[in-house]
Amino acid sequence: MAHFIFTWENLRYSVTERQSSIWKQTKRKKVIIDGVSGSAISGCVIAIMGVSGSGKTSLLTLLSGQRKGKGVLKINGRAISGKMLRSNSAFVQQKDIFIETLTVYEHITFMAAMSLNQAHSARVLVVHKLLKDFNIENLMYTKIQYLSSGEKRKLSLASNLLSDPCILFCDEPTTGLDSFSAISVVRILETVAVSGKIVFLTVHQPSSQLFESFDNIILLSTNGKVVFQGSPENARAFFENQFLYCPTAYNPAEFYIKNIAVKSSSDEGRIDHMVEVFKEEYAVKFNFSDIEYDGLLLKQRDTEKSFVFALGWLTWRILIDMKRNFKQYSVTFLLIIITAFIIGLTYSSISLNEGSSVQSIQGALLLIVSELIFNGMYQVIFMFPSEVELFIQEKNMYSALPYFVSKIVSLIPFAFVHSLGFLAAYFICLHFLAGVHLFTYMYLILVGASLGGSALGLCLSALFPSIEAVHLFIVPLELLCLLLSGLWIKVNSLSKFFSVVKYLSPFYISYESICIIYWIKLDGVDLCTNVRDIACFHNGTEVLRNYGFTPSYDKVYSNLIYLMILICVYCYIGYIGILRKRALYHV
Ligand SMILES: Nc1ncnc2c1ncn2[C@@H]1O[C@H](COP(=O)(O)OP(=O)(O)OP(=O)(O)O)[C@@H](O)[C@H]1O
Repeated sequence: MAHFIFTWENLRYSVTERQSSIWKQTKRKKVIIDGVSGSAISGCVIAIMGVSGSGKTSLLTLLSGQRKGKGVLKINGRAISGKMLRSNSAFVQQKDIFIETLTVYEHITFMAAMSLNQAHSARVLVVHKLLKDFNIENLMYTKIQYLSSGEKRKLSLASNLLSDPCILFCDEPTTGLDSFSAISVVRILETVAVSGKIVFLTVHQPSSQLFESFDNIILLSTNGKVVFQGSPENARAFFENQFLYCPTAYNPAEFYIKNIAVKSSSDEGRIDHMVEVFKEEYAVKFNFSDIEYDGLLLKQRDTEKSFVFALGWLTWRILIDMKRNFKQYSVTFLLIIITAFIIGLTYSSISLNEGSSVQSIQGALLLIVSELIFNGMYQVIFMFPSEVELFIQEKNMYSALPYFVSKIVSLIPFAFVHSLGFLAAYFICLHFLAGVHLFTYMYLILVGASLGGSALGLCLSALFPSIEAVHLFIVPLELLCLLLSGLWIKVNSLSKFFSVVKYLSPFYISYESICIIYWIKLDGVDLCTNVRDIACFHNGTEVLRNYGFTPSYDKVYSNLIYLMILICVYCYIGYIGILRKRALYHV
């Protein structure tokens, strides 16, 4: 087993905070980690402790190369880049994000496929060994949603160890667990360390038993400085040297953390003094010549899989999730049908025999288009943000393109099924809709409209930082789209600006197309009743011209082509958006 030493020198991390009053804005530099140095040797578990807000997570992210700060990270005395470190380590986040409908075995099989460059049979062996090592073999066929917090934590650790990292970073792996589960998780981490790895973890007030089990602790003061690093026994000696005696039967972790928390300005001087004493007297200097560390080969890991391989596995995972969520999708479909019947029954008395019915028919046609666009759009806006979290967590496994393509592919069946259900209900209720030809054309247009809505939803969710921000933007956007759909106002008669804006959403194009398909066939139908105050139309072409639409099939074809281009543009913007989210993300 190769020994190795991980050192960090003078790590610093600060952020610039903006403070603004009504009149001016001032910038303030906030130091979060202040000149932290230390070392760790393979085989040990190092716990980072400190009061809440002392910078434990920040230090962990700096040590793991997940966040960029100042300072140098070294393995075996040689500086290592953040990218190289990320390739040779794993970061287990505090929050376990899974696709909860998957079973433990399905999840870990997916992770193994994405993390290992081995044949399927070899991967199966690795998966079984890990499940056994983590004592979760009996949960293989249990869905993740039914696992306890401790079991989820174990699964998360097991998944992160698949790639055989030499350093494991765990952010608060024991938080939210009872003391028994916390100890069992730490025991597992000890086993991992003993196999020749370094395990870093952040921890909030561990029990005495847990505290004594750590090989090494790092105590962080409130101002982001290291007050102590070393074994729990040395910590006692260090604090006693400062005349701080931990009473018997008192949790030492609690005692140390309490004594390094800044509560008043007098504490600051006392703690700074402890930091200096630690630096001068206690800081362990490793003699690299004493340790044989040449055996460690750092991997220039090719973490990302090929497009086709990743697309296949991502689609497999989505399909399983869709299958397990079948009930939920059925309810959504049922609600769509009920909505269609409610609208359809409202318009059921309308018949195509007079001018006054034109407005009602136009209303019914706009409702079907807008319902399907909104349905596609909201379906994505509600689901996508939580899925993006998982996509970001798995950032080292696959590139953004296969993820995005698998997501789009998974939306296509919904567009077909929802449009079919809605249109069928409409045809059952409405007397003025009839014929296979009309049904087929309308169906194609509605599938396009629904896909347009989904693509717009993807684009908005990827561009905005949160669902709340999307909602703020979407209200005026919906209003503008509906206003320029062509029903309420003759858009061609408006200024040039609006003639362009109407083409930025799928509403106008889909609505115009569906109206052309409906009215163009009715050229022989005279809707003119010569009744005063009721519009007089001698044929469908006149109706179309009245709404500013072009009465030709060519227009429908060009609209459909344009709709496809618009969908591609939305998807492209959405793709850039998720790339940006992934790049900006910090643990
Ligand atoms: N991007 C940022 N902008 C401003 N302040 C930040 C930023 N990131 C971290 N901080 C601040 O830095 C300090 C340390 O945060 P960090 O999350 O590392 O602490 P922690 O010890 O892990 O806290 P906890 O135990 O509560 O999780 C906190 O005061 C936090 O508010």
